Amino acid sequence: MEEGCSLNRANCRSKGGSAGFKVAILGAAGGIGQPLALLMKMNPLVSVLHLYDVVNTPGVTADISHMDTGAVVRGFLGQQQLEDALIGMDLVIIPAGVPRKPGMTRDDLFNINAGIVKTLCEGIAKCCPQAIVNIISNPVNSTVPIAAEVFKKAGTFDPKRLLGVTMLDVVRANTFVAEVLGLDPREVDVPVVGGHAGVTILPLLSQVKPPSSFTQKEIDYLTDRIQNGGTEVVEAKAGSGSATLSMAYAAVKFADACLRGMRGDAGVIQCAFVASQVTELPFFASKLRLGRTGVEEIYPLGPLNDYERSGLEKAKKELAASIHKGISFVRK
Ligand SMILES: NC(=O)c1ccc[n+]([C@@H]2O[C@H](COP(=O)([O-])OP(=O)(O)OC[C@H]3O[C@@H](n4cnc5c(N)ncnc54)[C@H](O)[C@@H]3O)[C@@H](O)[C@H]2O)c1
Ligand SMILES: O=C(O)C[C@H](O)C(=O)O
Repeated sequence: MEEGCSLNRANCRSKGGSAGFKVAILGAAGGIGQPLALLMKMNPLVSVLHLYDVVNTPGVTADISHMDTGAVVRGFLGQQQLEDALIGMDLVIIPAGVPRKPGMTRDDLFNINAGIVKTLCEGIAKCCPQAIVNIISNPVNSTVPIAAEVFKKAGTFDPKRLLGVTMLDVVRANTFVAEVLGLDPREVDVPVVGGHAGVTILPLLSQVKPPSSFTQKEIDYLTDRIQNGGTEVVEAKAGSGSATLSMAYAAVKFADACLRGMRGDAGVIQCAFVASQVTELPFFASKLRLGRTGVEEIYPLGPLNDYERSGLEKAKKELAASIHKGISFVRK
């Protein structure tokens, strides 16, 4: 027997207790879930990390729990442990559900993922209705409205606490724009508004920071690459899934922003898909300020050029249908 195995764990001094937030990841054993769990275990703002999935959480939890960082990690396996995974959580991140294969749209995932997100949100409404919820599961343009309807039915809906994660679109946009401009991507900030699928992903290149101008050819290239970044990865992975590593990076960047807002940091601004009055649609992704209670301010779109105005009309048409589909799924 290895040295140390004979140590009775019950005799160990209790671990943890550092101040910080309690975070749950639902779908924690998946392609996104595992690197997301790894990165959240490294986040000093996290004191407790709950890893929930319907498969493989004991192994992932044992593995991650050996990292010598502050967060205490606990694993939860299967529907019967969902409530224990959720009780007391401040932030719940949901990457549960199936990913795309080549030739599929995100909407093709609706039939499976809608039910998964609905069940998980029913658990949140029951066990941690005050938690901030980050939805990653696709199609985000429909799963966020599904979550909202579940919370409305339960009487717990707070639009400030429900956020669809579109951070990967911003991460990609910063990367691709930086490549074109010959800059460090960390110096570039591209607002991406609308939603998270094809033409609903609307980069506002006229508002890039630092202020930059682009040729029409560059605008066409960048818009197409940002809108189809997910498909680029799905095709490169050739049937084994969609973006997982860049998504885990983006999810952690976004979750960290939520936690910094919850801590009371000033000026925490990110884009996300939320209940919104920025357009006539009930949900829309745009720049917003995160604070102690979640979304504290949603910013208007700002001046758009003709190209962006036309993109916005296309985005709104597709978004309206996806939002309606999500709402109808719960109201049916
Ligand atoms: N928002 C975004 O920008 C973005 C980016 C990439 C992927 N995604 C989406 O994230 C989702 C997950 O992608 P992935 O690559 O991690 O997939 P994956 O198949 O590798 O992992 C999904 C995990 O969810 C788990 N799961 C399934 N049903 C569950 C349930 N009822 N409760 C809890 N867990 C459950 C699975 O067991 C699996 O471990 C997909 O829908 C994908 O389209 C979104
Ligand atoms: O493209 C996908 O299906 C996954 C994700 O939404 C992405 O943008 O990478």
